[in-house]
Amino acid sequence: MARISLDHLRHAYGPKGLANPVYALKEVHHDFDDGGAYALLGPSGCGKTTLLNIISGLLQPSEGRILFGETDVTNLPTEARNIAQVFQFPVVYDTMTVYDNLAFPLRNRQVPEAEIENRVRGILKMIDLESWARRKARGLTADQKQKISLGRGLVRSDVNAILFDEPLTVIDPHMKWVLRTQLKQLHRQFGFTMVYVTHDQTEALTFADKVVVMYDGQIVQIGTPAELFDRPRHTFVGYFIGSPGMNVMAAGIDGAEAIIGGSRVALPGRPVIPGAAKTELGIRPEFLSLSREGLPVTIRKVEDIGRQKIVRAAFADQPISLVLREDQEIPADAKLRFDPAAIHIYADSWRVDYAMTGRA
Ligand SMILES: Nc1ncnc2c1ncn2[C@@H]1O[C@H](COP(=O)(O)OP(=O)(O)OP(=O)(O)O)[C@@H](O)[C@H]1O
Repeated sequence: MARISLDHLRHAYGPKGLANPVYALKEVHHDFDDGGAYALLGPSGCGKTTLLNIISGLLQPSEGRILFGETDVTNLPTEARNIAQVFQFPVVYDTMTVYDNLAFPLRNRQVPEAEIENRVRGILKMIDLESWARRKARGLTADQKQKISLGRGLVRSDVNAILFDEPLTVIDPHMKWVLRTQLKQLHRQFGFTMVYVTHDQTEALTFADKVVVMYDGQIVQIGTPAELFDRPRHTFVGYFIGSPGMNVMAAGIDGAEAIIGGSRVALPGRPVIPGAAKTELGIRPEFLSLSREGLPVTIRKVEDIGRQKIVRAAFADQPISLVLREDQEIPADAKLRFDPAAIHIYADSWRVDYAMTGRA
């Protein structure tokens, strides 16, 4: 296993040397720790596959370097990078048995048969295909074939990293949950460095120790699920993580207050705003409440979702959502309250500190 260093990577598709290249991947400069489980999460077109393909060697970055441990692998082809890959759609050898498909990467490396048997049996159990071991892969469903692809990605223990590109797309919902949980267990057991591309928030949050949120060709935050929820570094992270996502409202800043429409909202300190930036206030729906005292708000709709209810409202002509406990009363002439400790201020979409409290 290896640490993966992304050293000032940028990538533009199309011919090299254009005067104004369009970067699918803007500056990416981060380390993925040895043995970490990372999910690359973001909407379609944000650059996840581009980054994964640079890591695997399918794509040469226009600029920057990629290192596995101390070794610069930027110019090495995929075969020389010692990685395992699992793609969105199954890649299996139809004429081979399920067992032989799984044994293939090990036989290629002359691993002794006894060890192969041991590893393949373990994987067959994990993917629930033990009874199919001696059958040809040809007759299997797409779902079962994908499980073989997944198993083949996991069968070697000596790879630098395992890369997954939306591997559970063709798997049925229940099995998705089972496989995700098993991947996590396997990660705990063997400590593989894993990079997992998905646009599914639940998949990313359950699989990864660290979620790498990408937006518009950039990594906007790398964090644990809790960090992404509690302290979104970028408005996109606030909006993308959580359901409903964070409320983001255009706001003026006056000392330790935010001005939204005609209302003033107390902040926990004075935000440090660099230059003439566009300022916004972000607060998760869980930290807004309704009371008899507070700021004017218009309630539009209340959705009951079991133990909680989602209130859709308008505040200073901007739509907002609140998440309330099921038993929380909504007063007749409800007013809006903010939990000041949960307010984030953003300047040009990036979270800023408060000068007085020193919050980072
Ligand atoms: N071969 C290519 N040639 C030109 N542009 C490309 C190519 N592949 C991707 N792009 C562009 O690069 C940007 C990033 O694409 P990429 O596939 O990396 O995003 P993604 O986050 O993986 O999206 P998806 O989830 O849809 O696969 C997009 O604007 C896409 O149109």
